[in-house]
Amino acid sequence: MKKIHFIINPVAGKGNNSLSYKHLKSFFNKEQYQIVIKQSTHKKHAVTLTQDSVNEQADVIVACGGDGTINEVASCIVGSNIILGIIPLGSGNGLASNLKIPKNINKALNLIKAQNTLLIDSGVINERYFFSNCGIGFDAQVIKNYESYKHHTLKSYIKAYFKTIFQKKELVDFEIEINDTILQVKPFMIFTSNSNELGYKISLTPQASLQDGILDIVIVSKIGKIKTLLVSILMLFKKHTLLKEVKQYESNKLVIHKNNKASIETQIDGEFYLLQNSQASISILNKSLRVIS
Ligand SMILES: Nc1ncnc2c1ncn2[C@@H]1O[C@H](COP(=O)(O)OP(=O)(O)OP(=O)(O)O)[C@@H](O)[C@H]1O
Repeated sequence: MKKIHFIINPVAGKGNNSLSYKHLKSFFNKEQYQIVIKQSTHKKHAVTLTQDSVNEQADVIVACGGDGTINEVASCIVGSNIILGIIPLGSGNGLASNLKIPKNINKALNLIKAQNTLLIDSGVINERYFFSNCGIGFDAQVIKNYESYKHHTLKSYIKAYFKTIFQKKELVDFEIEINDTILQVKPFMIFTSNSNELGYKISLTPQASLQDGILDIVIVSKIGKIKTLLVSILMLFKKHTLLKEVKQYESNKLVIHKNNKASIETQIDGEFYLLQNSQASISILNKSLRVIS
């Protein structure tokens, strides 16, 4: 008997997400599968629900939501034999898109039934995991503004993006250790990615692979409003590296020190998170998460 637990974020994406036992029964017969459905009722609730499912010896835990929900579920099963399933119900769905998981629920359920799996890498930033990407600077501020809106849609991302451009924020000096080199920068953004997609088919690291044990890093040095718009437009055509302020690196580790010793504002898989110290150590665990794709 295979135990499949579905953890649903009802507010991800357009919201009102649900799955019924009746619907799931048409995919998973009761002779072969034991199905459990759980719904998160608040932020980070998927973590406790997943921890319970781990204790209940689930074989497959399906994150039904966006990158934030996947992060909460996957963080509990990295390095275990439990398989991650994904039903992309989020707004951006960056990781699901990289894994070519269809947004159509029935097609995604068929994939879960077929259970072809892939071992993917997991990123680590201090005490937290990430599976898509994490960032410091502009992207973290966009996410902070985005989370302040009631509705989480592409329109809210665009609103948050313009709000961030026009927000006055002093850039701070950072020291970044990467590939035995120390960079002294006043960065506009330090973006580290495991996946080749941010969401909505947009990418800063189109060459990234989920399985290569390598982090794809984009460091953008200080730029003004016009260049911010230019980077964004070039990014839509995957040409952002044409700007001299945009530098790309590949490494399995980087250490970031904030010179003013203050805590570091980050985004981790599209969720705002405050690192409580002035240093961020980012690394990768090669092929540490088994996921259905
Ligand atoms: N019942 C709930 N009420 C409020 N927030 C919730 C609830 N359940 C989960 N959350 C939170 O919703 C947030 C957003 O989830 P998620 O990232 O999956 O969706 P999304 O932002 O629409 O998608 P994406 O990240 O792909 O753009 C997460 O921080 C999660 O903790």
